[in-house]
Amino acid sequence: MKRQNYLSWDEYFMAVALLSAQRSKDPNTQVGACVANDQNKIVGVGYNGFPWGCSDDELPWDREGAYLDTKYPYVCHAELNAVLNAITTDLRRCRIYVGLFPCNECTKVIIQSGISEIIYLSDKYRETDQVKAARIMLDKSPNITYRQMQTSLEFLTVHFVPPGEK
Ligand SMILES: O=c1ccn([C@H]2C[C@H](O)[C@@H](COP(=O)(O)O)O2)c(=O)[nH]1
Ligand SMILES: [Zn+2]
Repeated sequence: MKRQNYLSWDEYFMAVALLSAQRSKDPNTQVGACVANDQNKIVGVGYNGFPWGCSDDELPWDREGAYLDTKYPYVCHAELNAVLNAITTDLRRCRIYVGLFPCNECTKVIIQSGISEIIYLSDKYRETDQVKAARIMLDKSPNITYRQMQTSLEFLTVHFVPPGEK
């Protein structure tokens, strides 16, 4: 008899997004994104981090202070990285799984890439103008939908040492 508690496609791709987020150096919010195509193949992943060559130790991770002394002007968002890292530029009929509802800038990138569905987990910034603008654009775009991930999973455990082999 087959295993019953295997991951759904949604859970699998969201777990890949969440695992990718673990690469982020952002001390406050780690975001990961995973793009899957209509054959359920992963075509791109990303997480929030500074651009190539910009040292994580030299640019600030602060949230407050003068704009140039915060992370905000420098950090590449997870969705941008997932789209730029994708193995193809034609992302029509693809879904993007992301741990956090996309901001307005990521939403523009997602729409322009042709991605047809956004699946997100947290909506913690829904009251911000960035996320409100994102929703305005998405609600006007005929070729893209979005939904919050539904799952009974609260967490997933990964064993680097298989149980019983320690
Ligand atoms: O669409 C988004 C929105 C935000 N992020 C990243 C950018 C930052 O590194 C964090 C947010 O930091 P806060 O301290 O919570 O303001 O999330 C993203 O990757 N995608
Ligand atoms: Zn963004």
